[in-house]
Amino acid sequence: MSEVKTFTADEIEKHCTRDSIWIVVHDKVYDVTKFLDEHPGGEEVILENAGIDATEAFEDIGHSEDARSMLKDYFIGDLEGKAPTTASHENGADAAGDKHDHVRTKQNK
Ligand code: HEM
Repeated sequence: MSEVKTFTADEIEKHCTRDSIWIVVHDKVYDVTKFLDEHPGGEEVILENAGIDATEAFEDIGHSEDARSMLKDYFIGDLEGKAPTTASHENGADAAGDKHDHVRTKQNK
């Protein structure tokens, strides 16, 4: 039987810096620290979602099947309990109603 680790929001929220980046997508926890440089959508959006539940942001941009299957390479465990939010981020004060407008970074020149 495979043992899947579980992580609580408190623990996940600590991994919100370049040194260690965890992201939650659909109640699964991913360590994307090494993926930062490789993300085709740029590192900024990953950093913005570091330590929180990025499900909505991830789905909003309509990632491909390829992108979805890449997730498993970074899987480290399941979310236990409530999802981490920006509420505990120091810069999260204005994030409550923010629906990630800033991720729409497609070049429309
Ligand atoms: C954590 C796991 C993630 C993986 C494995 C991943 C993977 C990818 C891949 C492979 C692409 C290339 C296009 C595609 O195949 O769909 C992409 C593009 C992109 N991703 Fe992610 N991504 C992740 C998280 C995120 C998050 C949290 C955001 C936040 C909004 C994000 C925003 C974007 C954007 C804006 C693009 C560029 C779309 C474009 O320019 O057309 N990604 N990502």
